[in-house]
Amino acid sequence: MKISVIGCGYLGAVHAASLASFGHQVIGVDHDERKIEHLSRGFAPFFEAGLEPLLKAGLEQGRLSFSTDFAALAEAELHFICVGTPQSKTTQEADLSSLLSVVEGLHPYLRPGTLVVGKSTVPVGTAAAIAEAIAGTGAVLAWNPEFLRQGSAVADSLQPDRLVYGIPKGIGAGRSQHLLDQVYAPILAAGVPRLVTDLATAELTKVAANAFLALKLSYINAVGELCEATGADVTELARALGLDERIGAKYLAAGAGFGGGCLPKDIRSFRAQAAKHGIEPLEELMSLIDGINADARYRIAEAASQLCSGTLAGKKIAILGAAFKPNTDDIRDSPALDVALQLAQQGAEVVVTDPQAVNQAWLQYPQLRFETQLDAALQGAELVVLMTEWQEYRQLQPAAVASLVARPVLLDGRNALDAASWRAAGWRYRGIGVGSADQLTADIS
Ligand SMILES: NC(=O)C1=CN([C@@H]2O[C@H](COP(=O)(O)OP(=O)(O)OC[C@H]3O[C@@H](n4cnc5c(N)ncnc54)[C@H](O)[C@@H]3O)[C@@H](O)[C@H]2O)C=CC1
Ligand SMILES: O=C(O)[C@H]1O[C@H](OP(=O)(O)OP(=O)(O)OC[C@H]2O[C@@H](n3ccc(=O)[nH]c3=O)[C@H](O)[C@@H]2O)[C@H](O)[C@@H](O)[C@@H]1O
Repeated sequence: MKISVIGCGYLGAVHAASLASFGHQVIGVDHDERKIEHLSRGFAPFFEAGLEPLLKAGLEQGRLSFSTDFAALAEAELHFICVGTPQSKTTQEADLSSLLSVVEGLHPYLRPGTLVVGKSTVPVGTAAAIAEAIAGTGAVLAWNPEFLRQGSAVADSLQPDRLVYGIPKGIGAGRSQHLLDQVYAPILAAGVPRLVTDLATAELTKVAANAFLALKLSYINAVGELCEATGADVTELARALGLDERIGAKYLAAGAGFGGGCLPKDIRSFRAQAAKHGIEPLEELMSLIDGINADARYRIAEAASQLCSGTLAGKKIAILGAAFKPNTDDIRDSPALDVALQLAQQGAEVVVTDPQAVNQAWLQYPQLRFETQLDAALQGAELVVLMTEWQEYRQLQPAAVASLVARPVLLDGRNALDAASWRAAGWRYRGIGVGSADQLTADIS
């Protein structure tokens, strides 16, 4: 099938390459020339494991191409829209300007039989409005939200947990479903569940899923605060909770909380949608989740201050991690950089390092100091704060790190390291949501 993918960012680039691997003829379109230039040469414009081989295979087999020109998608019978829907700069709502401009740009290429499929995350009602806007062309709209995670985007895209098709009832519904089934034939053949809903349900399924993950994370962080105050251990508690199949073990890692280009903006958009429709309990719940998440970052900054005898001024602090989570170079709403800024604003001499995200982070936060080399960042540190649990940080040898720092004091913002072995090597170790007499009086002089 001839398919276009409009918007080749973290979602669209992976989606385009995955569709090409299914045997479709795919054209990726984006207005960002640098991105298209990279993608056209088989290079991922961002760090995502497994994407480059998929891109290169698609390009070599002649199934994948990229362009900045909408005219290049004229031949496609199906268009996926994957542009960003970030939080508005002035409100909690999603900014739909890119989406609407793409719909306008697509208009001349729409004809009877064309299927337009939204993948971007949108407020409920957006799809119905777009369906109406394109109805005159004879093209039909469906909404097919995406659930992939950055860092495992290729695997999530090729083997998703489920497919959701939002398809309006009426003329063309059967054909829309049939076309989407053709697009995803290899996934369906593998037995992945496919749910067909109306447009509103598909839109809401996506944001409700992200909000549920955010809820779980803020819940465990709020419980972690009580653990810390009472001498309990949130990591042991989470392990015990997770063994209950009704709860499940995932998204229960307490610590710095959630960041990224999706969860934070989606709970805010969900909050705005609830407010618009007068659903106060949902509005309040989203507000609470957001507040707990902000507190999680603040609590780390506070713990850092305690570990530096209550004053951060002039203290050399090494922050391990800049990306919002491991295995990505994405720094959108990164807890690591938020904490780094808080510490720097209180006078600390902060040095941030990350295996992949230093360049992006430096461009956005020129006021912070960055080191690409871990050893250089650790050199002379009076406090080490782990903020993004990259595998290479998980594997650090406490004794080797101790030989670089000025004082062996570690704040593990992700509860990712083995406290016992760090303590055994002479480190003062502090986790998050893990109370103990040692930690409650963890000041150093
Ligand atoms: N990042 C992720 O893991 C996932 C993202 N989503 C949703 O997918 C959407 C896209 O997210 P990301 O890929 O993270 O954003 P992104 O910012 O990485 O990518 C968006 C792309 O759209 C392009 N674009 C914007 N306006 C355009 C226009 N008028 N014409 C052509 N290209 C245009 C941008 O240049 C950019 O490359 C959002 O709604 C997000 O919530 C959904 C699931 C996963
Ligand atoms: O809509 C989206 O874009 C995507 O948003 C999230 O994916 P992603 O933002 O890539 O990252 P996650 O792996 O969900 O992690 C989000 C944040 O939660 C944090 N987290 C995650 C798990 C955990 O136990 N503890 C925790 O603090 C991570 O560090 C990260 O900052 C969802 O997991 C995807 O299903 C969804 O498609």
